[in-house]
Amino acid sequence: MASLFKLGRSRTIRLIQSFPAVKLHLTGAVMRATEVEFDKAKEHLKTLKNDPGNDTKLRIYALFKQATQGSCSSPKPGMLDFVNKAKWEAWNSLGNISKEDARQKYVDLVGTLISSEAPIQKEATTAGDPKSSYQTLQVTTENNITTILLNRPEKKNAISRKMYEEIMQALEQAGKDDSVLTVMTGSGDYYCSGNDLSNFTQVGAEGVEKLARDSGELLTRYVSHFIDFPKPLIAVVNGPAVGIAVTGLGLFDVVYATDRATFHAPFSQLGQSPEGCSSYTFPKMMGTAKANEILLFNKKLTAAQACDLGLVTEVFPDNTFQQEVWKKLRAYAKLPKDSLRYSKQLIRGMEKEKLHAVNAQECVRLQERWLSEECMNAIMSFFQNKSKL
Ligand SMILES: CCCCC/C=C/CC(=O)SCCNC(=O)CCNC(=O)[C@H](O)C(C)(C)COP(=O)(O)OP(=O)(O)OC[C@H]1O[C@@H](n2cnc3c(N)ncnc32)[C@H](O)[C@@H]1OP(=O)(O)O
Repeated sequence: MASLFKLGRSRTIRLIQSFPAVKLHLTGAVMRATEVEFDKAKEHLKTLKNDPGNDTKLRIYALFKQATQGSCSSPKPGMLDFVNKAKWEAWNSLGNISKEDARQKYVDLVGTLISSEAPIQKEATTAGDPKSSYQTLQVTTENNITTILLNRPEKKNAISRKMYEEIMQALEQAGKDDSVLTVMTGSGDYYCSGNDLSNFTQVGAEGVEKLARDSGELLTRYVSHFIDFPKPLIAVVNGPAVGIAVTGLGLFDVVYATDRATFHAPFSQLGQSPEGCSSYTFPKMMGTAKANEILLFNKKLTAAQACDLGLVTEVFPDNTFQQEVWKKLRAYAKLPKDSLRYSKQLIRGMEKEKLHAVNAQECVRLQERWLSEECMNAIMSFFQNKSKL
């Protein structure tokens, strides 16, 4: 049951059952708020960033009615008129408290809500915050959006082992935090140049087989985090994307791209094979023949081509990209959080098992590929500066 109801004349708030109620302890009304303070509180209420929960919203509604109209004297709405019944009960529960007392309680309640938001914002920048301890990412939460910024611009945001681990950690946190949307984007001119090829050059004493096994295990876990991510996940593709940064897009819910972005999955050129579940998501999304051009024959797509094939949701001119995309996202982030989460889970849920099976199969094949001469030669060529994409 989610519906809209009016609070006073100007404010519309949503009644959403699943938001946790904020418990407030009102102080006894010794002082009497003036009408000016009451009007100010009404204005302050509009600046609240976080949903205070249904109980609090009903309390605010009731105090407003009592302060402006006095005790409730209207008839009780019918059983099935859930919203108006809840409002009536909240107002009626105030009994005969005076308009002045109700005004003071309203001012106190709004004041508590406003001041309870200030420390939360401050905490987000303190050193103890896990979000500030990433080495390869910058993770922030603002306007109900958690943004995971890939932050190795000097390496075109290539994904090192540390970065795989940090992205998984950031996804786990974003999945649990209060944000409505999670966004992944890149810093600098690239979205991401894919796997950091030096991941394959750090061979330990136990040899290349162990390195391939560890890499397979890491990749399986990494891709699983996208398959299982519980809320809407959006890619803001700010520049070229390569390899796993392209294939993984099939596991995002929406992909926005600048018209400067390109999409390149050069697996056969690197002696490798597809990952990120793309051997399943790409043919499903665009048809087998189109997927083959990308995954077998290294076809690099423009943003417009990727959009025509369904890999990208919408393309924006580079000079207005950030402005247009963030405006859209801020509006989406005002939608009811749980409704979005459950809808995403319905859309993706049926496929989850299949996607995990595809992921496992792709990683087994890759472990074999990484040990192949084809792959080793390609990586050596890159580091000897003989080959770039
Ligand atoms: C744990 C294992 C999991 C494995 C998962 C498998 C995934 C598969 C893939 O992702 S395949 C794709 C791999 N990516 C590439 O092959 C890209 C390689 N990079 C390039 O071809 C070029 O760098 C470029 C086209 C992306 C950009 O070229 P440009 O000339 O514009 O810039 P530079 O080459 O000078 O790059 C700047 C510095 O960044 C380093 N770098 C860029 N990408 C990577 C990368 N993927 N791996 C390692 N290093 C990368 C580049 O070497 C430069 O470094 P330097 O300044 O120290 O020389």
